Amino acid sequence: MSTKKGKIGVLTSGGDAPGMNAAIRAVVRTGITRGYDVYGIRRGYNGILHREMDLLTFKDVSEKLQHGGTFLFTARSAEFREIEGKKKAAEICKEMGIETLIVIGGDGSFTGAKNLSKFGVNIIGIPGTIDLDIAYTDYTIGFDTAVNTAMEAIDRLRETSNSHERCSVVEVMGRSAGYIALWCGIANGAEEILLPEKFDNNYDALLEQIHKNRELGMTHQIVVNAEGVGHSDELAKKIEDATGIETRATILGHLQRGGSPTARDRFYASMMGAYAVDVIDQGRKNRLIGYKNGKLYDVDVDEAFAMTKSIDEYEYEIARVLGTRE
Ligand SMILES: Nc1ncnc2c1ncn2[C@@H]1O[C@H](COP(=O)(O)OP(=O)(O)OP(=O)(O)O)[C@@H](O)[C@H]1O
Ligand SMILES: O=P(O)(O)OC[C@H]1O[C@](O)(CO)[C@@H](O)[C@@H]1O
Ligand SMILES: [Mg+2]
Repeated sequence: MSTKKGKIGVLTSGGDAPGMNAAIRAVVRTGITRGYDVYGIRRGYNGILHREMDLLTFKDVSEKLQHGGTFLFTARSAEFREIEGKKKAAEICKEMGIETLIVIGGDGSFTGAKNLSKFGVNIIGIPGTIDLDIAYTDYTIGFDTAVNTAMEAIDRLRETSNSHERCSVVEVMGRSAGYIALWCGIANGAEEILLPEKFDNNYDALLEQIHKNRELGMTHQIVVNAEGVGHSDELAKKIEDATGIETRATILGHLQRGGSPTARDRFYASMMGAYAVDVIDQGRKNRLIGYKNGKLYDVDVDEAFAMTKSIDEYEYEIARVLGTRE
């Protein structure tokens, strides 16, 4: 059954992020309220290619808001990366009558969406990634929950580290983005932070600083290491060998992606989901939804891709000022 305003498809793609469910719920409920049929597509872009989609009702999205993960499932689709995959996806969207596709995902998912738009599918992107690595927006769904999860874990590590007078290397997620590491660096008062965007592989300087800190009376130290720098076990061994300080490595891994979303993630995911539908309703095409300077906004997908973002120099400097001893 189709209403006069047409069909919207919604999918989640890339790594799951807490708050994705809240965004889907908002898309469905706002979509229905504004007069659209909303189809939930399962398993990211694979779900288009395999026609895995169902019409969603108000009731279908009950009891989802408070849960992490994504009830639509997610995937990293190799087939969709190929031109043929995108062509096929566009044909299926047309055949199913899906005029607009709402993609909730990260930078990779948005690259896919941008490319799909060139085949005539109207795409709207909602930033959903714990990595916070999308240039046009200050906020991405899931980052707040993930960074709070990592922060709590590091607080716990600090207690055991302190009791044993050890050094702790803790690896947080971010293969090419250091935002979780930067935020934990400041929020946990880490003595050292290693970010993929910044670390110059000068291990000698790092080891010297750790040694100096101990001489200055620091009984324990936390080194927050981003996944993109990695090799945490090796680093722990290097520290122990070079400084004599007993050192342990902890890789927080995928536990940072799970968990009930924070109020902030629920709130902005809900607002972005609703806003995405209203952008469609107002006839704007191929837009990405963002949050900047305290406001929701939407930007043309090609314009958004021309923007770049890097670690804020001042935040990075202060993280180091606050963590380093004399
Ligand atoms: N260049 C591309 N062309 C077409 N599709 C792409 C491209 N890059 C990524 N995608 C699609 O988007 C999916 C998700 O991308 P990716 O694995 O980079 O995650 P993401 O969306 O950046 O999320 P996160 O980084 O939070 O895990 C890919 O598996 C692929 O299907
Ligand atoms: O779940 P996967 O495929 O191991 O991906 C891990 C990657 O996904 C992210 O968690 C983002 O979703 C990155 O920080 C990390 O590098
Ligand atoms: Mg990404």
